[in-house]
Amino acid sequence: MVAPGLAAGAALTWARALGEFGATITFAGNLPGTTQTLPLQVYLLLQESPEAATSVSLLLLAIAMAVLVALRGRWTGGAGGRVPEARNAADDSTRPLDPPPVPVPSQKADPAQRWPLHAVVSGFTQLTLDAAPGTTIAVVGPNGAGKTTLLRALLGLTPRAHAELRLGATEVTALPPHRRGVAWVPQDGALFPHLSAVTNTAYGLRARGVPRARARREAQRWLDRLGVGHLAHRRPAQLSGGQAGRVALARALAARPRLLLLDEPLAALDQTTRAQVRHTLRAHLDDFDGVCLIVTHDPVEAVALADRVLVLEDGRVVQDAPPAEVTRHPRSPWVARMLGSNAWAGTATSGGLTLSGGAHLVAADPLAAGTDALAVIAPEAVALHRERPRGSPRNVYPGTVREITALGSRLRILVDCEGVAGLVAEITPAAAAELGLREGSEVFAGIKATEVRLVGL
Ligand SMILES: Nc1ncnc2c1ncn2[C@@H]1O[C@H](COP(=O)(O)OP(=O)(O)OP(=O)(O)O)[C@@H](O)[C@H]1O
Repeated sequence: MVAPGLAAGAALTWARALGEFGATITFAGNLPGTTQTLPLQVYLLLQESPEAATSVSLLLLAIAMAVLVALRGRWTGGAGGRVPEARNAADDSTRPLDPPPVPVPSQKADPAQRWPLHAVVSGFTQLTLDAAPGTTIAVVGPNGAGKTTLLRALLGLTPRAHAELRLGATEVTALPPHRRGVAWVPQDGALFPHLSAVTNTAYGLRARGVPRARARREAQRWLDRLGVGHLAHRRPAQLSGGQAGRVALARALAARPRLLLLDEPLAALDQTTRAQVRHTLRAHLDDFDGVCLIVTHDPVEAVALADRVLVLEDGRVVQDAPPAEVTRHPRSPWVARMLGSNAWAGTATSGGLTLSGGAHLVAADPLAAGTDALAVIAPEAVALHRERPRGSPRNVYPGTVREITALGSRLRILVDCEGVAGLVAEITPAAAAELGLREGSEVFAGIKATEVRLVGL
């Protein structure tokens, strides 16, 4: 038998040692048979360590802590028990966030329950963001543009950027992440590993005081809506990546936060499931009273879900506009390409655009000479020939086929042309067969002047 003092010391040493792992151990662990939570340090001691399990003193210590936590939960009136302390804001971890301390709004109609957003972000990602209640903003940009950093800054979870954040009338900047009224679905979902799907989903409602049976019913409904209701009893380790992602989404949506942050929530889903989940998400967002930021690399997702598209590059906003405006007038080659078009930056001349790569594009509708502009060309408007075409089109570039990929019933042909890098043509398989196209084929790409759209930057 270990003396209680020694056991306490050992427990502290364990906790300190586990604490070295930072974020990965700051989960909460449910005590069997209760709704109270304990720090994972104690949970791990009880679950994982044979020494700890056989140490009566340590067990007593854990039970004493559980009683203390239970009493504390009662004193603070939290039916779901106290959620664990937030990490240090500088600790860049991915622990799932505690649910926000806001009531569940039943209708969009009640203006008191609607949450506009005002944020000023500084650091790697820099922007000022204002959004009316019910706005969904797709955050897009190349890898490393600062999209995830933006979400983490809004949570107060990264030293790389700082956000002054107001939600509704509440200034939440000084609040720890779990008190901000923000629900976050990080890229890996970050479910509580020791809780079943339904308990994970019910977590936010329980901690807000919703009775257990009602919270589980509500959680089950969310899981059903997202097509994973039949997996309610499974733990995260027993779910596929796509299934876990849907459970994480259900958990965030069920929490009804003031601000919803989704980091590529549909990325792990196959095409059919993605369409179904996107539909469910759309329906939810239509009735959501807060602001939703959704990071995505999928243009369909951005256009289908968002009221605004926020384009980030190198931590700065390149464009913030409705999807139709971004599609019509993309403000960077990256966003135009994301939307499926060819795009090159250059300087306008009296007849078209001189590209930074040196080539010249003739456009039917030129801009004032000297203007910095983008030439945007739909892939369907690029014709491929094996011989140099005579007469029209006005723009002809010799090149080599680099890649051929199927896109629905058409083929996308990537052609390397001198001075016009990464030209994409979209043609039918029949046309490709007729031309005898394969990777390495020498071709001429033709573009009519009327198909070159110039967008001033
Ligand atoms: N933990 C970290 N420590 C230091 N730098 C980091 C860390 N995480 C990301 N960065 C850097 O911060 C910048 C922005 O990263 P961020 O993850 O926000 O980009 P992103 O737009 O979300 O990219 P992706 O599309 O690849 O997910 C990148 O240059 C990245 O290398």
